[in-house]
Amino acid sequence: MAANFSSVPVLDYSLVANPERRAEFISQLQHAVINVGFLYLSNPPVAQEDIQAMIDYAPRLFDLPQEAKEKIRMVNSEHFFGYSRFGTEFTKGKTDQREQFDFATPFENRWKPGEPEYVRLWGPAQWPEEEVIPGFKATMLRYLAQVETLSYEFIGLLAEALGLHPEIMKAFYETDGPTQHRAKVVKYPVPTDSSSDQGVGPHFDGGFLTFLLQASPHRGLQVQNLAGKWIDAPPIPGTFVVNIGKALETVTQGIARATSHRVLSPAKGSTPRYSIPFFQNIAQKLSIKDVTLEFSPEILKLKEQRGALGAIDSVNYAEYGQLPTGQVNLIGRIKSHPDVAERHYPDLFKQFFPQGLPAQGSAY
Ligand SMILES: O=C(O)CCC(=O)C(=O)O
Ligand SMILES: [Fe+2]
Repeated sequence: MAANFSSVPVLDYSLVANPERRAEFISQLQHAVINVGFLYLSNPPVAQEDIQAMIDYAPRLFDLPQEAKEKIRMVNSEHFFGYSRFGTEFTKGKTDQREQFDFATPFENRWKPGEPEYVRLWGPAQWPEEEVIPGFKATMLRYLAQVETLSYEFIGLLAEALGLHPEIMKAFYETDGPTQHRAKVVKYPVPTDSSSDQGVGPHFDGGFLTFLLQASPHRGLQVQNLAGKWIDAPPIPGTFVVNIGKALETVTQGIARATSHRVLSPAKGSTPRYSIPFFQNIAQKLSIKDVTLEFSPEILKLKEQRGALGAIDSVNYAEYGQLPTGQVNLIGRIKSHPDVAERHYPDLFKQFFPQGLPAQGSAY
């Protein structure tokens, strides 16, 4: 019998600091991670005023003059950071109906000739000029630093929930410097009569954990259960949505579940939806097949009881089994942003797009 789900569980982070209820949190986490792959986290340890400031900044960022946005367009960046105009990103070969900025935690480019190309993926983000949106960069960096700390704490709790030593996941982070994490600010406009409602098509996230701030009250995010049914994950104020990426699924031998999800555009006559996802990365040069985690028979049994994953409507990251994680990420970026790939990674671009740029992918 597959353990299926019809809603996404809500976990209260304040239980972690409560000695009488911590075990309850760990047990709820175990269920969420194995059977759902998604959860809401209430009372996260991120300053409420910074969360609110990010929510307030999101529409202002998109309302900047087009010229200010295009100054930092993604095609300028070999690291795939910056502004993507509406309709220039692809999921499963179909255009996503969203506009977005890709930012990241601070990082200095460390690629040198002779090193693998994927090392170039990490480097400085592009930020809008201070005069056009005062305080935004400092606020977002403060926000990202807190979510990054949470992401490391959370991965320790998750290890514990799977019966592992809480420090064991450190093996997956950079040993010779920081790991860079990516974050986006996304706008889903109301579709016009003729446009599709694919805000973003069905996909898995790539890395370890995603921490998503739903920055407006719109529904639209949906997650796919084991039977293939789409379950709503509407915004709950004061929470993050946390989900498991393909890298974490792979290192846990499928015990932690990466769950396919998508976003439907806001309803006609509504207003734009905004969201701010943070993607926790792992070391670029690591190949997941080279690190083995040992799970207890009890935990392996919980995976068995869940049942097989059903037919899932999503792009996949099967390469995690073989390639260095940096290479897997680079391939993902190339498929999503072919115009950036054409400029900065011409050989890989030709490999994935032998016919040249897809029609809507040109110019940005
Ligand atoms: O906007 C959202 O709510 C989710 C976005 C998402 O899944 C992604 O960008 O990976
Ligand atoms: Fe996602």
